[in-house]
Amino acid sequence: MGVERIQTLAFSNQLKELPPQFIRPVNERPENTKAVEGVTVPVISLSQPHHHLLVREVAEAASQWGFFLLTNHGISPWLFKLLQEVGEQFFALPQKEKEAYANDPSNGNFEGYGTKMTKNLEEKVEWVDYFFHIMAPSSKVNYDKWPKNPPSYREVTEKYNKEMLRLTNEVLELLSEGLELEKKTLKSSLGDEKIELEMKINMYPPCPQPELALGVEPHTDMSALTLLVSNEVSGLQIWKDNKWVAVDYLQNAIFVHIGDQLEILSNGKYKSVLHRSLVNKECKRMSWAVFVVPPHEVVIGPLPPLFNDHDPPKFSIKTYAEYRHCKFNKLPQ
Ligand SMILES: O=C(O)CCC(=O)C(=O)O
Ligand SMILES: [Fe+2]
Repeated sequence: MGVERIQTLAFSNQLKELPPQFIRPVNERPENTKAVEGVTVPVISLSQPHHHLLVREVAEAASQWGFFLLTNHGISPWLFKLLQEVGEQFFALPQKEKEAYANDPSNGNFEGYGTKMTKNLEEKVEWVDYFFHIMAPSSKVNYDKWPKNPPSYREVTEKYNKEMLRLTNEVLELLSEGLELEKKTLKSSLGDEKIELEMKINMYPPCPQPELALGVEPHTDMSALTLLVSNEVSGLQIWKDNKWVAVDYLQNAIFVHIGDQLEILSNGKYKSVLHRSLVNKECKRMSWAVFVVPPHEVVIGPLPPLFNDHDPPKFSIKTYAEYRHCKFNKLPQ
């Protein structure tokens, strides 16, 4: 049997009520866990002329928030527009055409078109469909898994991939310097040129009762970094000082999340940010998350300069494959 897609459900006979599998327990519902007012997330401009100030801003945001918005990063607004267009065009294809890309997460491979399924009745379903594929390195790319329609999907996404590689280098250098490490340290600890970039397009259709549902439930990303852009609809919230903080849409800004692998390498000096996304009654929200991850065989643990007798290692050492296995299966790390 096929998977029930959120997009199909959302548009079937003008759904008025949220089906029970999407209704969150009372203590998780957005209506009972509202974001605080008046708190704004850090915005960092890459055109800051004083390098040492830029390093400090990045390091402070990464350690206090695990999150920041990046502006003046050199990516053309046109490229964001094209990326958005090809993603929207894919999701607007007839359902049958999209199903040809249906993924099979049961073997640990998420590439393709997907909707998360639940393992038991208590577990709730997220109000989101996605498309996931590897973008880099080229040796790991399987173009058969990429949308062939619209035909420009590949060209646009390859352009975006180049920009993401450039920005990954730049941000990892700043983050290394912020830990008083040599510039190349974090990148080389993550596999250097073997670092992988994964694209996940999240598609959140309008939801009849958004106050009871979640688009993506609270989680930290298992990546090292996540570089995300969205359409003009806000919805992302991050956890800071025991409260949810809403991240307002900022045109052409890139949302940078510190993920688990950087928290481990930095021995907890940088924080992997807990975040969730909300959905919307009238508007469709889409986001494009690029996960920067080490290849499976790379061993990740706190970097030796960052622990000592007084400040011992806070995390165990394991390969990224092992880490991933534990996280997927909710096993202790
Ligand atoms: O859509 C968003 O803003 C967040 C998505 C997200 O957290 C994820 O895909 O890991
Ligand atoms: Fe995430």
